[in-house]
Parts: sequence; C-alpha cells; structure tokens
Amino acid sequence: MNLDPIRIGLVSISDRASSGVYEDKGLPALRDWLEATLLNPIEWVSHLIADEQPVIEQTLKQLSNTEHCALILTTGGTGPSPRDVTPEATLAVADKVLPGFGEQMRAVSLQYVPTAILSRQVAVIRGSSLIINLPGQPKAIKETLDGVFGAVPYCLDLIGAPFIEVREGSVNVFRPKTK
Ligand SMILES: Nc1ncnc2c1ncn2[C@@H]1O[C@H](COP(=O)(O)OP(=O)(O)OP(=O)(O)O)[C@@H](O)[C@H]1O
Ligand SMILES: Nc1nc2c(c(=O)[nH]1)N[C@H]1C(S)=C(S)[C@@H](COP(=O)(O)O)O[C@H]1N2
Repeated sequence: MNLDPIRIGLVSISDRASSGVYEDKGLPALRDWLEATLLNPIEWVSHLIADEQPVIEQTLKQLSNTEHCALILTTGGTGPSPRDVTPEATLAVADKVLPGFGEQMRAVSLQYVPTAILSRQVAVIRGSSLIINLPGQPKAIKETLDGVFGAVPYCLDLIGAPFIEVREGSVNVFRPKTK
C-alpha cells in the first residue's frame, strides 16, 4: 500500500537551547521517535525557539495555517516556572481542546518520575492540525509518545489528515471499526 506523506511540525521551546547555552536535544529526539515509528514518508518543518508566548503562538499558527502540518509536536515550557508558557500559547491558538492527551501523558509519566504532575501539557486541534505539548526533558519525549501515540492516527483521520500507519512492534494503534 502506498502511504501519503505526512507533514509534521516540530517545535523545541527552550531559552537555553535556542540561545546556544546547550545543544538542542529536543528536535533530534522527536525526529528519532517519529522516524522509528511511522511508515509514511515524513515532511519536516522544525523550529527551535525561546520561551516567549507571542513567538510560540506565531510559530504554531504558521505551522498550521501556512505549512499545513497535520501533526505539530512541541517540547519544553510546560512546567510551573515563570518562563514556562507553552500551554498558554497552545490554548491561545486552539479551536478545540483534547484534555485526554494531557491526562494520559501525566498518568504515563508518573511511571517514570513523581514530578510528572508538574507538566501542564495540553493537546488541541487548530484547523486541520493536531498540536501536542511534550515536556522538555529529552527523555520525556519517548516516555510520553510511547504512552499516547496509539490514539493519534484515529484523531488525525477525524480531522482529515493523511492516513498514517506505524511499524510493526512500535506502538499499538487503535482505530474503532467503521460502521
Ligand atoms: N531542548 C533541549 N535540549 C536539551 N536539553 C533540554 C532541552 N530542554 C530541556 N532540556 C533539559 O531538561 C531540563 C528541564 O527542561 P525545562 O524545559 O524545564 O528547562 P528550563 O529549566 O525551562 O530551561 P530552558 O528553557 O532554558 O531549557 C533542562 O534543565 C535541560 O537539562
Ligand atoms: N515522561 C516524563 N514526564 C515529565 C518529566 C520526565 O522526565 N518524563 N519531567 C517532569 C518535570 S521534572 C517537569 S518540571 C515537567 C515540565 O517540564 P518542562 O517545563 O520541561 O516542559 O514535566 C514533567 N514531566
């Protein structure tokens, strides 16, 4: 079966990585996980930006409206510090909020760290894009995506995105049987 390409937006949100204090490990971790999981060809649009709410909102709008990314993943800026504003920016550009993703990611993350409850991560629909916030610790990307990605393909089906398939032995995708 020929799978359509999927356009994916990646946004690493970190004051220190974006200013060169440390090397960004967010974008590579996101790419590695998605490349190891998805069978579709992937078209990437990546951004490394500071924890600035207007910049985050502008980036998300561009990825959704102009770049037409079906899936947009952010990493970083979900905690309680004053500079952590990713959820506020994501909610500000949302058409619909999907609270189940945040609930599930925090529940899954509690298996790894007791501080999982500090992440205020959200997932939303904007237009034909699904936007999901992930925590900033690079290792949290695999931990959370392993736990929630099973629901992503059907969510993308419902918003008119390309039909995506995953590699055998990666994540268990659930699509309800069609009537
Ligand atoms: N993009 C990244 N690349 C590499 N390591 C990161 C990145 N983002 C976060 N980390 C690591 O995870 C830790 C917690 O991430 P968090 O998002 O809370 O950072 P922060 O303290 O808000 O600072 P900053 O925004 O400057 O990354 C950081 O201290 C850093 O060690
Ligand atoms: N799976 C997972 N979730 C996690 C973590 C982690 O290491 N793994 N770190 C937690 C911590 S310590 C914080 S402060 C919050 C917010 O992180 P952020 O501000 O980097 O997004 O995510 C939490 N969620």
